Amino acid sequence: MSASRPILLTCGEPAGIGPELAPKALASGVPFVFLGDPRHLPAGTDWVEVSSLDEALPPGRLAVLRHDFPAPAIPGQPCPANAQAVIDVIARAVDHCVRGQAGGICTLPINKEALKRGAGFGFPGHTEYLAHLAGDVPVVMMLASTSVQPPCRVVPVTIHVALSDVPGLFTPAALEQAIRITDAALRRDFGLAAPRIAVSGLNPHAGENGVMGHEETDWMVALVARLRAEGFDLAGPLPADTMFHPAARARYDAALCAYHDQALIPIKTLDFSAGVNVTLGLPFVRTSPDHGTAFDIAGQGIADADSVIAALRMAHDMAARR
Ligand SMILES: NC(=O)C1=CN([C@@H]2O[C@H](COP(=O)(O)OP(=O)(O)OC[C@H]3O[C@@H](n4cnc5c(N)ncnc54)[C@H](O)[C@@H]3O)[C@@H](O)[C@H]2O)C=CC1
Ligand SMILES: NCC(=O)COP(=O)(O)O
Repeated sequence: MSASRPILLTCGEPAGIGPELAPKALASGVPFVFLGDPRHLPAGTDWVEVSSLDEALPPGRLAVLRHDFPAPAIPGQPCPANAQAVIDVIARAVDHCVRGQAGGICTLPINKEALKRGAGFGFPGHTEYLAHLAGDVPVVMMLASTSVQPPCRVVPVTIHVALSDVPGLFTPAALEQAIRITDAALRRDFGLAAPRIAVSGLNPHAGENGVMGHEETDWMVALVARLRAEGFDLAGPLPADTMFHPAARARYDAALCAYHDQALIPIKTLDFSAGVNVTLGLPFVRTSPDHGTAFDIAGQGIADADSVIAALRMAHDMAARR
């Protein structure tokens, strides 16, 4: 895998904003190929079909590796007949990566509900599906923004699960695995020689010594101490509500949080328009814009492309480092 290979931009849900973001993403300057159905692109898109990822990319035009879908795309109205093709495009992109034909994958957003209802999709999102396609490897989801300073990088240790399930899933093993994967990825993919990781508590005020919850005193303090003795640069468990202001962010390179909203609310508030979702631990590069399918504005041509542009650039940079 290398940056000299194009990044594959998977189409995602064609009834969402993905198709209109693909031509806008040319502004990234990153060599990429759109994998999807060109009939779903906005009218007037200047695209050209490529039959393989070895072909030279046409400067300034959208290169398309064709994947025909059974139905047209109606903005805002996902078609159940298209659901399986959305899933197949992701699997096809992985196959191209595994064969060394693509530098990595940047995924346009899928609608989880549409895929579950239309094709019985058995995964909560790309992250878990890609981990499965890679051989059920352990992965973590990181959202990263480098357009805010200090940078904001967050990892939810539990991902797409009900809040009531979090205390049972946020275990010592899960946190340790997330720390190890994040540390390794910050070194390999982000070029940080000595990554600093901050760990949030699960409870308000990180439990305040056991008076507002017990997970911190039961096992988190000991786990952090053990891994610190092993050489990891760790801080925590820290109160999550005071981890994200600029002076706090200057003290770490990534924040590991117990659950989805603890991690994603700060980054989407700080930088909704250009945050990037990146899957750490995969044998191939995968990034994504941080937003979803935005059915409420799909087809209007007003979707902001900053996040997909940042995601393509990050995929390109990661591929170059591998
Ligand atoms: N990587 C992925 O495939 C992701 C998929 N999703 C999925 O997307 C679907 C919709 O999720 P929501 O929570 O509604 O979040 P969303 O990000 O689709 O929309 C939230 C709000 O932000 C606006 N918005 C989103 N992206 C925008 C853009 N590029 N430019 C301008 N405005 C934008 C939308 O119009 C909406 O008002 C769900 O099925 C969710 O699971 C959500 C996040 C990531
Ligand atoms: N909330 C983030 C999100 O839904 C991204 O999911 P994924 O499809 O990248 O796993």
